[in-house]
Amino acid sequence: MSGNLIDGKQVAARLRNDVAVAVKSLAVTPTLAVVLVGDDPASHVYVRNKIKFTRETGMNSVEQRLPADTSEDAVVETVRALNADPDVDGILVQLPLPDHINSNRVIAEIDPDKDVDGLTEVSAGRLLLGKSGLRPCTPTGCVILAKETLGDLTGKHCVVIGRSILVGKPTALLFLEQNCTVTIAHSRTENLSIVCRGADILIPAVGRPNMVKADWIKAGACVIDVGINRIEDASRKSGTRLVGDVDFAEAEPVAGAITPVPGGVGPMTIACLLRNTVLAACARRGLAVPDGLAI
Ligand SMILES: Nc1nc(=O)c2c([nH]1)NC[C@@H]1CN(c3ccc(C(=O)N[C@@H](CCC(=O)O)C(=O)O)cc3)C=[N+]21
Ligand SMILES: [Mg+2]
Repeated sequence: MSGNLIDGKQVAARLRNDVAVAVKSLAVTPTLAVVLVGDDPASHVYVRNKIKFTRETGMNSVEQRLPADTSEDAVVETVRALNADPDVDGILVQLPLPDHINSNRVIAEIDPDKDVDGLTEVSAGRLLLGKSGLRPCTPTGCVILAKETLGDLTGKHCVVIGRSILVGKPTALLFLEQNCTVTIAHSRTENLSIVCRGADILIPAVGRPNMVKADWIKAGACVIDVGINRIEDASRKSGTRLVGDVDFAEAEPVAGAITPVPGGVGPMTIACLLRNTVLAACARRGLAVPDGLAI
């Protein structure tokens, strides 16, 4: 690995270890429930990893696997049962849900105190208002990686590309909370490459392979690539490979620090989910948050 790579796999492993130490120190064992509807192969891989790491960090994992033709009402009932179960601390409904299910309605059913994805309206409101609450996992992972690389982020210009509800908007708010000067750029931004070139911290979260070129990046900038795009690659046995939103080969020599894909933000998302499960367990059960989980 070259010197300017941000090793998300390693930082995530360390965070999972911090979570495991925190779990041991608690009087209770936190429980994460995962709801998976249908048989999307990628979703099954993610869910398997989440369950594996939940157990590895000493927590309980509960799985609700439902067939692809499950009705929306039945998924809502599943969420309600998990809300009502006092042993369940965190609920994650794996997205995307099958087309016939309105994910907004399902997510709205999740008890905000168990909303380890930080996706409910209440969680979003708490973030916007600066109140304590569960923060979305991928944006939290981006903050941890940026702080790992740069230390205190006060005064840094952070440019987020993308304004999605899942990543772009909450990422901007979390970096604002770190005293950054934040710009949200998007598909309608004029002079996008010039805006990006002003960034000390550049966070593409668009879902467009190789969009960010070398001349979009200020020399020495910290680049945190949220994009996870599967593209065709005939040289691989699988016929595909994962790339980010950044043209990595071009960008790497210019950036001061850059996350690879895979091995960057992805593993942090799962580690932050585990961290949120501990935070949810502590808040629900009136326990002090163990040291080592602060950002
Ligand atoms: N309710 C919900 N919450 C989510 O957070 C959520 C979701 N639904 N649905 C799907 C997306 C996607 N997602 C990823 C998590 C980890 C990796 C990850 O660890 N990726 C590895 C590579 C994995 C591979 O090789 O496929 C990496 O980037 O190194 C990727 C993607 C969470 N998501
Ligand atoms: Mg998330």
